[in-house]
Amino acid sequence: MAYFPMFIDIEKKKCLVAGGGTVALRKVRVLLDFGAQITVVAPQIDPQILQLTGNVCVKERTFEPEDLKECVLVVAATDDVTENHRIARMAQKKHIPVNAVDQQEDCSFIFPSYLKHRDLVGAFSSAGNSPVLTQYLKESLKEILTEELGQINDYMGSIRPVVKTRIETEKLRRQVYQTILARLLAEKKTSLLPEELEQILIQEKRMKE
Ligand SMILES: C[C@@]1(CC(=O)O)C2=NC(=C\c3[nH]c(c(CCC(=O)O)c3CC(=O)O)Cc3[nH]c(c(CC(=O)O)c3CCC(=O)O)/C=C3\N/C(=C\2)[C@@H](CCC(=O)O)[C@]3(C)CC(=O)O)/[C@H]1CCC(=O)O
Ligand SMILES: NC(=O)c1ccc[n+]([C@@H]2O[C@H](COP(=O)([O-])OP(=O)(O)OC[C@H]3O[C@@H](n4cnc5c(N)ncnc54)[C@H](O)[C@@H]3O)[C@@H](O)[C@H]2O)c1
Repeated sequence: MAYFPMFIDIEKKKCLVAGGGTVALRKVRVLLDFGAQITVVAPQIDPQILQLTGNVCVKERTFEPEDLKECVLVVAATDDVTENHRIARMAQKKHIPVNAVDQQEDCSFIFPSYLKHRDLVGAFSSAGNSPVLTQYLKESLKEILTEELGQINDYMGSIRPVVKTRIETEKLRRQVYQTILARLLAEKKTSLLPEELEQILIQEKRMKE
């Protein structure tokens, strides 16, 4: 069965990673990419995790149920299948989304293969059928989902307030956004000059009259 792609905001939110090995490191890197505040708890912690500063705090001991306090997301990445299962059960009882590595039956969510530039994210899931297939999809889309598109996305977000106040209907606003995007892509630019945007807004108003 396909998984529902729900995009959640984890910026500055507490996430727990139980386990401190190779797999934990991979998951920590992903969560960091989305600005999470991560606690790693494990008796043995990979030096590469210890080197991560800022949003990662480490506890060099085994998992304790109190580690789940105030967490919005949990990853059970120990090398002990029974312990991962126990952690997952506890998290699920508290209604906290949990991923248990390589134990899909214990996961309430799974990690996607993804491309990210700034706020623009493309994510793929095979429902666990084939991570190699989702990696192939990711590689294939690298030429389309570029850093420049991430910059364009930033720009489109920055002009939303002004477009919203200047253009009255949703239908016209959509047209404006389409015109701006088409122009940026055609001219290989990531933003318009204020006067160029102004010209588009005026033109759109005139067309309505
Ligand atoms: C996306 C990515 C993210 C990440 O890991 O962070 C990810 N797997 C990645 C790579 C990868 N994983 C594996 C291989 C070897 C080839 C192969 O086995 O197919 C490769 C490829 C490689 O290594 O190149 C082995 C593997 N993975 C799982 C099992 C368990 C099983 O099948 O029972 C086994 C077998 C272990 C064994 O047989 O011993 C299970 C899961 N792996 C998932 C995610 C979730 C489903 C995602 C989906 O829907 O596709 C899920 C369900 C759980 C989860 O969320 O972790 C990351 C790519 C990152 C990127 O984008 O580059
Ligand atoms: N390394 C890989 O690429 C890979 C690939 C596929 C599957 N796996 C599986 O994923 C799991 C984790 O792999 P890994 O390579 O990260 O293992 P690892 O041996 O590098 O790390 C295991 C970690 O779990 C910690 N741990 C053990 N008991 C704990 C507990 N009670 N509480 C908190 N932490 C605890 C250890 O201290 C250690 O940090 C294993 O079951 C492995 O079979 C690993």
